[in-house]
Amino acid sequence: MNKNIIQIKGVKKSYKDVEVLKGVDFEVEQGGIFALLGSNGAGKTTMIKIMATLLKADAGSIVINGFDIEKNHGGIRGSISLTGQFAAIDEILTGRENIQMIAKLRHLENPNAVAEELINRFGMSEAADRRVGTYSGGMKRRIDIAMSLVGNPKIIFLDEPTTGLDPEARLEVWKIVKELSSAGTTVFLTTQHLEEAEQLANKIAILHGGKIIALDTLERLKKLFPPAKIEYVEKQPTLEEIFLTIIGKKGGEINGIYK
Ligand SMILES: Nc1ncnc2c1ncn2[C@@H]1O[C@H](COP(=O)(O)OP(=O)(O)OP(=O)(O)O)[C@@H](O)[C@H]1O
Repeated sequence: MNKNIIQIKGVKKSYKDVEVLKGVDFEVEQGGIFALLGSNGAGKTTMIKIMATLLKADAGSIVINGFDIEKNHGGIRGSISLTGQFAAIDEILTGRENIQMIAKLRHLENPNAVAEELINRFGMSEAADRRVGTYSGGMKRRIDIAMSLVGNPKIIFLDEPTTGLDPEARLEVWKIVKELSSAGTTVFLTTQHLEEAEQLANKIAILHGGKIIALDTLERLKKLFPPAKIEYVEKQPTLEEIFLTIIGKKGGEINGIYK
């Protein structure tokens, strides 16, 4: 079994008198894709911000990549990167310049080479020298994820990575996430989309009422529910069926008018 790269115990957080996290416990294995599921306002972003050292928990213990958050903020910051719901990209710069900027901020030796490597890895050579303002939503998310890989963090936090993307761009992000995990990066993502967790995650945690109420593989979570039962429902005709009936290719009848 892989070691647990994230260990969270008894984490609590309130905003004024609203208690959002009421004792959150979970562990994340190194190298996998872990999905934190929860409805709007469940506290997913709060949990990510706490782990990323952007917000302080009121109680609990947090150990990431062997560093205790109370004793070594810097160690945790050097091990992670965070990509938020709203891409932190400078739209006036090109994709390449955005990556170079992050490499400079992280004091890497050769920002140009770092950018070149990531642009190739993400298949963005054609768009790299265009302003990000001209990119589609999917391309922006792609460059955003590329930026978060500058400096090779061990863990990447993706907060609702496909929110606001069209289905094609969503598939593209899913592919990138799978590739990251195959290359050994631990991916921690939050999502409201069950399908997203189903597609990507090897461990799924459900945050509800301020606590983790379930944490398991998809297969085992499915077993918690009764076996699927067959239900008979009145079916409305699809547009295709209506169309085929009207043009006489199907012997159906709609409201007794068309045969
Ligand atoms: N700075 C803040 N001050 C007061 N309340 C806050 C603050 N940040 C978040 N909250 C509240 O805490 C709760 C949890 O918010 P959070 O953003 O962590 O949820 P979430 O699960 O990420 O939701 P979403 O899926 O909508 O992003 C919400 O009710 C939110 O309104």
